[in-house]
Formats: sequence, C-alpha cells, structure tokens
Amino acid sequence: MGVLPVPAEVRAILLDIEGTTTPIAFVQETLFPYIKDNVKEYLRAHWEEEECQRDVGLLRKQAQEDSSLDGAVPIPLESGSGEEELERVIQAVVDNVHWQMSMDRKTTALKQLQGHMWRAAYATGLVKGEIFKDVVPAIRKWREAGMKVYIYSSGSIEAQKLLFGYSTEGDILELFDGHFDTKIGPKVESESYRRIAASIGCATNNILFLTDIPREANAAEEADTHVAVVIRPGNAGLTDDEKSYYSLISSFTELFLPSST
Ligand SMILES: CSCCC(=O)C(=O)COP(=O)(O)O
Ligand SMILES: [Mg+2]
Repeated sequence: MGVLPVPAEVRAILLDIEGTTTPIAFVQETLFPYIKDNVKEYLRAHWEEEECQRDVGLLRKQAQEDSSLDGAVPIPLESGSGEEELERVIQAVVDNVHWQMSMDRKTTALKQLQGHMWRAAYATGLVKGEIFKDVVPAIRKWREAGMKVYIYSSGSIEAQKLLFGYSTEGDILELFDGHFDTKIGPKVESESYRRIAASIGCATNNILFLTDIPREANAAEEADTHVAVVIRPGNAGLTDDEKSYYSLISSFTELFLPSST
C-alpha cells in the first residue's frame, strides 16, 4: 500500500459504504441493532401507511421466494380483522426481518424497510452516519480534478442519503453525483456494473469501484470495471491470494489521479 495510480481512462469513482467510506462497526453495532430493537414498534405505529404496506408486501414476496431456505419465515396475509390477527402478522414480519438480518441478507425488501426505519433515528439526532476522516477531503480533491463520484451500496438509496445527509462530517450529499442500490442489481453480479455504467453514460472501464468485499470486486472486474479493495479497521481479513491479486488501499488519500500532480 502507498500510492495507487488511477488509470487515465477512469472518469468516475464508485464507492461502497460499509467497510469503505464507513466503519463496519457503525453498521453492525448501531444501525442494525436499531432495526432489531425497534421493528415491532415501528410496524405497529406505521402499519396503516401506504409506504409501510408496500414494505410489508415486498417482504412477503421475498419470503415466498425464500420458502425453501433453512429457517425461512413466511409472512401470512391478514385474514380478517382484530388486534390478535394484526399482532400475528406483525410478529411474522418481525421474525422474518430478524431471520434475514441474522444472515446479513442484502435483499431489496429488507433494505427498503431499514431505510424507512432509520429516518427517525437520523432526524432526531439519535444516530449520525460515521465517515472515515480521509473520505471527505479526498472526494473534494477528486471532484476538483473533474472526477464524478457515485455511491453503490446494498443499503437503499434512501438509507444512503440519510447516512451522508446526517453524518459526522455534516451534510455531505453534495459530494455525490448519484446513488445506486440493489434495485440496479446485486453487488456480486457483473451485470449490475454494466447497468451502472449505462446509467452514468460511460463505459465500464471508465469507472473505478472501491469496495471491501473481494466478491464484489470480482464481479465488477468481470464487467471490465477497475477495482481496488479497501482495507479499513474492522474489515474482514483477505486471503494471501486476494492480497496479491487486488490493488489495495487503506485510505482514499492513496489514490493518485493523473491530473493531481
Ligand atoms: C447505507 S445504509 C447501511 C448499509 C447497509 O445496510 C448495508 O447492507 C451495507 O452494505 P454495503 O453494500 O455498503 O457494504
Ligand atoms: Mg462494503
């Protein structure tokens, strides 16, 4: 590690969040416990709202797709009215959310609900999005050098905007030219990177993707996107093969842009 020259053809930097811009500990020890602790109350309070019903509908559909998986939790339709019936369905949603989270599933259904639930946590100041110190100054420099900067996270776009809008560095949403989540496709599938390039309006090799997860780096690379794996405190260790194969950085300041002499 030290200095990583950015290929001259790169026009856009695509950033993962957890383990890249943000400590894994913040996601695992602050954001996720908030969901586990509050999901039942949230569902009770918002059940009649259209957005909540859409989220439950997505979770129910996902539960049907997951029905053959070990430990899968089905979500029944409400049959009839009454407090007891409502509680039965809400409990099934809670159990489903807990089950998905126990495996750190990245389903769009789970991520949509999480994004909606975090709104109150950020807006009331209970939670502030943690950002590594090198991130903001580096992105400012990249942008000054004419680079476009995008986010691609499994967290929903709404959750991404909350994290950066209410961050330890203030509201830094202006630093990003756009956001992508799993609605464009999973991060471990190369087609997602082709779709992102098409959406940005560039070729896949005009993009440099920074992530902590080798499987994601591999998918991006298969689509001919440049990649670097980010080593941050608390990230999962890499194998020796991964360490020697991928370009590695431990701080965004290690990226060297051709025009930043
Ligand atoms: C952006 S909100 C919290 C992040 C999250 O829910 C998640 O699953 C992290 O995934 P990433 O793709 O950013 O590693
Ligand atoms: Mg990550």
